[in-house]
Amino acid sequence: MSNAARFDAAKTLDFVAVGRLCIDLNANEINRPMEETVTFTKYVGGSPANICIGMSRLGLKTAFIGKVANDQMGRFITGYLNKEGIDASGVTVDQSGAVTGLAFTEIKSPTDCSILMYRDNVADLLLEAGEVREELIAATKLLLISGTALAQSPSREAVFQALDYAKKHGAVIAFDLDYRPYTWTSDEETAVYYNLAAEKCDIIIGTREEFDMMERLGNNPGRDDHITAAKWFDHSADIVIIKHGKDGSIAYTKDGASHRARSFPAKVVKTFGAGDSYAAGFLYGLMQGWEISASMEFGSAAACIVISSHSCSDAMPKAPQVHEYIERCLAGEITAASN
Ligand SMILES: Nc1ncnc2c1ncn2[C@@H]1O[C@H](COP(=O)(O)OP(=O)(O)OP(=O)(O)O)[C@@H](O)[C@H]1O
Ligand SMILES: O=C(O)C[C@@H](O)[C@H](O)C(=O)CO
Repeated sequence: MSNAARFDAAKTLDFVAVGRLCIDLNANEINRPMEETVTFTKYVGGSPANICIGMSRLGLKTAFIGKVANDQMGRFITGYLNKEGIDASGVTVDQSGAVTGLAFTEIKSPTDCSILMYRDNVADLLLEAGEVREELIAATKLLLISGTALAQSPSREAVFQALDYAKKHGAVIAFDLDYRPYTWTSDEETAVYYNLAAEKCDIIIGTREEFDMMERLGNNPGRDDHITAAKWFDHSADIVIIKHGKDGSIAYTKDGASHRARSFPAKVVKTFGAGDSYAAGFLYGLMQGWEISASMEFGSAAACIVISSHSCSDAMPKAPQVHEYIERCLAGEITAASN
């Protein structure tokens, strides 16, 4: 099957994401620890939200399914989605007094970044199965789920409801593993729910470490990427991507092929957001009918643009920016030091 043919052209939406919507507060004073950081810039955050924003910037018709707090932060998020042209009709507003998740990012150096999370009683994990709008999933070519939403009920059931609707209506399903340990309480529980969800997905994207977490129930002591990917071809998957940070990524397909993508040079400000922009770029390429390796290259370049910027969501590039980045790298105009 060609990469374009896997998506149902008759559907009116290209992309729907389900899961976490929150706020990133990224340190303005970079290259120093949080203890010495005093000002932050506020952005919409959360991996599936970032990917959805990325897809919308790339020109796709998108919608989001999630839950926000009934406060100023929640309204900031829905306002931003509207401004970006994302259909937010599937975003419900919590009425129980839950709060918006906050991620304070510490940028100690381009390679030493961490996130300080405030996620007690967050609205995004209160999305209920009954609030997942079937008509949005029926209308989309591609549904993205993300692992953090599986961490707790009722959001866990909401994700499985979304998966059922996607199967029923023939949407392609992508799973960005997005494993955030602070959201989970038990390693066994984490692995069980990740595996149950991954069995239902057509495209699985994660880092080596995320797949290691899922494999704690299995047997791959050598952490072999090929063994990791092969397991999923016995279920629904036909593409499995394993990301290795600056060392690039590798995609395996059900037909036995594999494709490696190197990373491009980048003048890195901070590393977070790489995975989200990579996923948006890769999935966009696939939806254009490009070859897997061209889609991976596009995702890798989109990632460089985001990690060279201060934010994750707001820095998501438009397609011409990504093409230009690739051309400039190929022409030797961008090196890690000069970008
Ligand atoms: N330092 C870097 N320089 C250039 N490209 C990078 C760098 N880090 C990541 N990338 C690109 O981004 C892609 C995804 O990065 P990575 O494997 O770090 O995902 P991730 O861990 O999900 O990211 P995140 O930090 O957002 O959670 C890589 O395959 C690579 O193309
Ligand atoms: O929720 C988090 O874990 C942090 C996010 O808000 C951040 O935008 C991110 O996920 C980057 O990948």
